[in-house]
Amino acid sequence: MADEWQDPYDFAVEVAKIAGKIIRRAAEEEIKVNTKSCTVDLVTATDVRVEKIIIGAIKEKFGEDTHCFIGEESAAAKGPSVLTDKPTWIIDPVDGTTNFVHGFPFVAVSIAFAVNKELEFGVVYSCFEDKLYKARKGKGAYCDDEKIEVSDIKDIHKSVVISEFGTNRNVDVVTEICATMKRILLIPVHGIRGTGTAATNMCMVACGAVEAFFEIGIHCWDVAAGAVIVQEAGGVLLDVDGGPFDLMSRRMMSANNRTIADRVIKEIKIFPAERDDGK
Ligand SMILES: O=P([O-])([O-])O[C@@H]1[C@H](O)[C@H](O)[C@@H](O)[C@H](O)[C@H]1O
Ligand SMILES: [Mg+2]
Repeated sequence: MADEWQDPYDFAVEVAKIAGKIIRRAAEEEIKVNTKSCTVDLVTATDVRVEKIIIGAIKEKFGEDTHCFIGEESAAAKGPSVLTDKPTWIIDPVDGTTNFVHGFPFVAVSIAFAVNKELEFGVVYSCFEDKLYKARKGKGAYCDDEKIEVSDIKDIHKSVVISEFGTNRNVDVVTEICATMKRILLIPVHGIRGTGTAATNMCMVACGAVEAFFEIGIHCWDVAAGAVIVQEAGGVLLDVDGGPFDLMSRRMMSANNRTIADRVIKEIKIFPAERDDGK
């Protein structure tokens, strides 16, 4: 049987690179910033423009009605992001918008593709580093065409863990996040890091630079592409309670192996986050 999704995969790589070029150019001009859910949840004219360009290009290539789209910047207007069996593109045009606004050089274009509610491929373009991460289900993960693999560390004391503070400034939530970070630091681990983009953080797990990345409060478009990349690099993808990963739950644990994941999970205090699909 012909490889049905190779064409969309190749196209996603092409489009991600074009989008990244636009983002790099936009960073040199005046950045127009607005806010979304709260004063620290930022969006720029570039986020909106790049999403339109990506979706427009995909529609032009594959037809207006054959594919569905879940895009960060168009999601609010559409209501809950419900994943159906139809071929669906899940897009974060600028993952790391705060970084983009401040000139902190980690910003990624994240494009994933799901069919029958299963992720088929993911592409993450870290556009200031000019690094392209990609993976197709069952076919391995790559960074700039070089195969990548998670680290083989099993000893938590030799690990580096990524987590992020996100944009929730509810005092109880911030207190829980800080307490979780403190407990992980005191295991002790070698360090805690964060690039400010969930997509890039997952690629750091995939290429063995860190052992785990988890976050509560991320959205499906932040992690969909990274989810395929981590798994294809040999890593594990779970819920923050150790159960199966659910793309719409806004909870995600990715790690190089189950031993590391379980050890970090022990220290996570879970707080509620409204699901992306409104269920
Ligand atoms: O808003 P955005 O920059 O696309 O995405 C954010 C980044 O991925 C950040 O690392 C994560 O901590 C937030 O939870 C996300 O919302
Ligand atoms: Mg994002």
